[in-house]
Amino acid sequence: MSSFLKNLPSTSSLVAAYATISTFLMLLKSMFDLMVPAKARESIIAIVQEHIISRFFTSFTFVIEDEWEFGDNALFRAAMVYLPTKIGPSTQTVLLGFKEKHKFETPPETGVPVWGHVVDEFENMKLKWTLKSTKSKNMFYSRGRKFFHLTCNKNHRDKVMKNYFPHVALTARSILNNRKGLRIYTYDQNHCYWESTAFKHPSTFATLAMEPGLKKSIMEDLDMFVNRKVFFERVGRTWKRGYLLYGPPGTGKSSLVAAIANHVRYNIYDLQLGTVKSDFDLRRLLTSTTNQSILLIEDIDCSSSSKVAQERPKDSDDSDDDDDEDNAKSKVEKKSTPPSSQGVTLSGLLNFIDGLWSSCGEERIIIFTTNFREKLDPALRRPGRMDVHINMGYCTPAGFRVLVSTYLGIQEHDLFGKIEKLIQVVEITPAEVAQQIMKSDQPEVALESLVEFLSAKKNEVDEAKTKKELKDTNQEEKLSAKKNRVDEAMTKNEEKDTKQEEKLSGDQDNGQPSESEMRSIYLT
Ligand SMILES: Nc1ncnc2c1ncn2[C@@H]1O[C@H](COP(=O)(O)OP(=O)(O)OP(=O)(O)O)[C@@H](O)[C@H]1O
Repeated sequence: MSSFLKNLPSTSSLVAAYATISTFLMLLKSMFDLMVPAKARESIIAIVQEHIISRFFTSFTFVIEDEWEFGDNALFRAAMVYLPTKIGPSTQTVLLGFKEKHKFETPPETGVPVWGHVVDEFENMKLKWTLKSTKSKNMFYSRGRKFFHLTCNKNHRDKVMKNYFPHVALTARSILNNRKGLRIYTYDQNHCYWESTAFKHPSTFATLAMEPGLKKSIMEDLDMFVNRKVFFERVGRTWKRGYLLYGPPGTGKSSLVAAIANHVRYNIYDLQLGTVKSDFDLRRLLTSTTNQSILLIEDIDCSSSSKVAQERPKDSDDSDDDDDEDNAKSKVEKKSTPPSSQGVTLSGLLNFIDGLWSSCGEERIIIFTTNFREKLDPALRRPGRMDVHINMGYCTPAGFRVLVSTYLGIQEHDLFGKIEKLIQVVEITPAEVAQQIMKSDQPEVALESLVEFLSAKKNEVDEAKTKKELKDTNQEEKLSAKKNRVDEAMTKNEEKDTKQEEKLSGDQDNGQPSESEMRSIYLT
């Protein structure tokens, strides 16, 4: 050992050797740069890299960023879902968390932390995933970017592309499909991303107060849509469906949206158009929504979204004309308004509904709700733009029966007949019915309360009707009295004229000038 140490070169001779070698290499590089033309240099470097340097490196790295072509990268998202299932004893760091209403007796859920590694094995390949992150350079995009490095043996590169990535995507999809809970997303405009929370709305088609025929046809429409992937591909249409729900407040538009989500098991993206700064932002955030989802735009006629709902001038042609008009108008608006305050334009929204951007995804449902369908721009209302228009009207006897069955658990009662008669003549929303029958657990008390409410409403309606009739009668009487007075006056005038005529003819007979003659004489 000591002889080995003795034979080792001294530190000073090592430093001297290092300096000589590096000077020599630098000299070599400068000569190479000077003597070899740039193009030839690139080719030589490529050959050296491929045939010499790569022999020493056996690994290959795939980079999977969280964004792809202005939208979310579905492969990144699939990896985020898939990798937690691969966390094992070899994993050194793990991300932990609780979802809302997590049962604390069960362990927290796990995820991959930034800079954490997860090793997976697939078809005899070893695959090492690392989640990385960069800090945001953009002051408006404060989240920074995340991306995965997937490292494998370079000989497995093709196999990973062909077999492993589809495996990750399909596994992630089946995990998501089997997840019990749905999620509702709202757009966080400050951080430019969709924030999600568990969606646990209990509304289903069974609990919806609606005409049974309408309910059945909506459910059939949804089922057909969900199972028609091949059809949409064959006919060359985007696999999406648009619903316009309209009706007075409290008729169940939001409840129907929840029932649709629960029926098809799609997450909801709840978009407040007022929070979107421009069409560009709209495009960006819509392309970052996932497939198998519902895009919900509630009260499209209201608040800041009214700009979208009624973008056309009032006197414009109401006919269902082309989008060119919308585009032209939006261009004019854009010129006169600073970009940041433009908000979403009708053409921006229409472009999404049936234009280029809508074809970025598939299996999408778009739902607009409004209390005032007539306020919407004709371009939004026109047939074909939103595939299905659903009128959520006032409560009907059938709807009432659904509500009592859900709220009170009864199918029959002596008061049903009376209530159903009242419901046919009084406009009452399902929300109002629900409010009354929720007042007590005892059906008798709850139904009595509803009868009272309905009777009071009917009295109000009857009173208003009587007042109107009275007003109408008074007006009629006034009109006929006025007419009589006019008739009387006319008769009197006629009588006067006749008398004057008689007098005139008498005077003329007497050789005296008439009154008009007198006047004309005076005037001249
Ligand atoms: N058709 C319905 N079937 C069952 N419940 C209903 C129905 N309509 C209203 N309700 C009840 O009334 C409440 C309010 O209804 P919902 O929010 O769905 O009405 P809406 O038409 O969306 O009202 P708004 O236009 O004010 O948003 C719901 O929580 C639900 O309990």
